[in-house]
Amino acid sequence: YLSERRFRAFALAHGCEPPPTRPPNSPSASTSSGRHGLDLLDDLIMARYRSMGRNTFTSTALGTTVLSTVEPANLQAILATKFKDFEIGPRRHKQFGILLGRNIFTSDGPFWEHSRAMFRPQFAREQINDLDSTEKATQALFQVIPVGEDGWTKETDLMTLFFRFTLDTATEFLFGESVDSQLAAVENVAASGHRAMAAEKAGGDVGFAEAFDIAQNWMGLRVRALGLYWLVDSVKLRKSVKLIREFTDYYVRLALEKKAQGGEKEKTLEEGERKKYVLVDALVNETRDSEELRDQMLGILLAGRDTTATLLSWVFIVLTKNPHIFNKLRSAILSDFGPTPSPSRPITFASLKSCKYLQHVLHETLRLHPSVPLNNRVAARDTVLPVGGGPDGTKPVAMRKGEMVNFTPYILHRRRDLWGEDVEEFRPERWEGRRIDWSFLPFSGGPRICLGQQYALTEAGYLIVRMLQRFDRIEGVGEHWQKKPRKKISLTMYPLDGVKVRLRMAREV
Ligand code: HEM
Repeated sequence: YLSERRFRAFALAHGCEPPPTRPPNSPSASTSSGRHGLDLLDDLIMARYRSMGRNTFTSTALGTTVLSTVEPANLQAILATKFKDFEIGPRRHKQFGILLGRNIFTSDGPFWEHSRAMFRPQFAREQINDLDSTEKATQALFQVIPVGEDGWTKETDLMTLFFRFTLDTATEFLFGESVDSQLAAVENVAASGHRAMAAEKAGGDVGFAEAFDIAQNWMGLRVRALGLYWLVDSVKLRKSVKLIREFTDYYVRLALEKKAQGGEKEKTLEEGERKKYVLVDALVNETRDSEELRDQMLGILLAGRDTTATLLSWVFIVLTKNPHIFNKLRSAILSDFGPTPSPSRPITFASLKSCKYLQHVLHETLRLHPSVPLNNRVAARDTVLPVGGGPDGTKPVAMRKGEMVNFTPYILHRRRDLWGEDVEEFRPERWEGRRIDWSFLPFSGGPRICLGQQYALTEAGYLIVRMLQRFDRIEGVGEHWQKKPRKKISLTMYPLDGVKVRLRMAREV
């Protein structure tokens, strides 16, 4: 009673009024939407916002009140101006802890601050992507989609290839060695050192790539199980986690040994060769705690791999569905980079950034198909959000300590009043002269903004340039291309039917 009285006085003092409350629906509605052929985002969450006619409202599920908002001013408060009033909360750590332990992605407070300070200098480097490794992974991707005599590739699911591509580049960046999942999947390549080790550790049946996929699927299920995450467990998950950890420990040990011996002797570089950047080698200068190093590296791998593969998958869905955008983008790429890789027009962080139409396509894809479509925070103390309360939604809203706020970039990015009447249309041109503000949040914002944003945009941009240099036509295969793409929401949002296409080799190549 006393705490309720205190909270009311707090709300009154800040001029707060409650937002409207949505009538409860079945708690299983969200989790069973897929089974009923419904789209969680379009048919449930978007429909809720529409039926309320408001951008902020509360609802109650299983006795817990949750605030939902897609107001840019509220998101700015949650993520930036009132950053200290909100936290990730302990649940994420518990859901992911089985695989990731404690790391930047799952922690709050001093441990998060320490992690962020440790990573910031690493990710601040403009040239963080080792584009030689990205080219190597690109070549591997081309190798698995050979071109026939008619100049076309066979039917290929690009999404599968993009997931392998991002795993290969991420492991090379983290450990200094790629797991070579692209080639291994098709060629049964002779196991190189690390693959052999991983397979041996796992009893010979799965390698790191497979184990990581297995563990990640289970993580998605644990997130969807909310507070009942602890029920989602299996021998297969534990076995995969064991392999992933042993594999990562191996590289951490190598880096620590190198450091203990006073650092590796600088390798003499061939002409034109760039120095290779390896994250674990840089991190041992910050901490020597091997468990922390392992958990932090796995956190980065989890945060960065699917998100980037998902972005690439949606870009190619959009390009397949819109041949005029494919052609316009290809012309922009050929004009900036030429038809084949050339030292006079290199693909770099800076040259990718200045290819405006490419950047617009990436932004427009992230607007309509954000890799992370849903997010939330928990109030760390009684606090106030600037808008959403009262009869017309203009009054501040008070939140109690411990209350959850859900925000949905997917819905925010489709608000007609913020983006215009053509909000549902994929139109890269809308980005000409448009400044990025709080109505666009694919990478989140504020002190916890995605650390890998530039890394991801460079990597995705690089592969798009190389794909469009090599292929001049793309055709969807299968009847689902006639319909709206179905989505699957796990840790990220990806196209449920994959990206099944055929590509035509460009004449210029
Ligand atoms: C298109 C690709 C990507 C998208 C859309 C994306 C999106 C996001 C989002 C929305 C968050 C905030 C999560 C939250 O609020 O809890 C985040 C955090 C993070 N991302 Fe990314 N990400 C991408 C790629 C990457 C890559 C490639 C890396 C690393 C190589 C990375 C590393 C991280 C890390 C470490 C965090 C946690 C930051 C913190 O809590 O301080 N991300 N990302």
